Amino acid sequence: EEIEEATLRELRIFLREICAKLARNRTFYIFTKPVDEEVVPDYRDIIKEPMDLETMMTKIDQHEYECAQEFLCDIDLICTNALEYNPDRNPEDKIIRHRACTLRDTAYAYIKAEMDTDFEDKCREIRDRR
Ligand SMILES: O=C(C1CCC1)N1C[C@@H]2C[C@H]3C[C@@H](O)[C@@H](O)[C@]2(C1)O3
Repeated sequence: EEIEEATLRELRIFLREICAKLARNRTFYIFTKPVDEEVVPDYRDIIKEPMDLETMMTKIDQHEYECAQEFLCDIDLICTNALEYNPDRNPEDKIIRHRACTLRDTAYAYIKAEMDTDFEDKCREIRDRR
């Protein structure tokens, strides 16, 4: 109902700011757009569910996240995709894996620092009931 819609609007505003802040960080530049299949033809043979920060911003606007935990699941997906596609000991893969882990840890830290646990609990209660 109306009070619940106000809560979900507030969640979307909060998630847009977190997502924008991550996308502004040059360390995470490689995670801001989908991997181009013309540049990396085998990417989608290996990674079954691609994810990136621009796609996540679109998902926010399409009301596809009903709580912060669901947003963090897509952050985890960006991270695990990068670890799986770039597993080798060469320096380039190691840099991508380090950046992926830093993206994950930074996203969790921002949400823990800036989100009221009661607000997240309220979002989950609304989601669970719908
Ligand atoms: O996994 C990723 C991105 C990191 C998050 C998404 N790739 C993009 C790189 C560009 C291109 C070159 C390859 O050597 C390999 O580094 C990647 C794999 O393909």
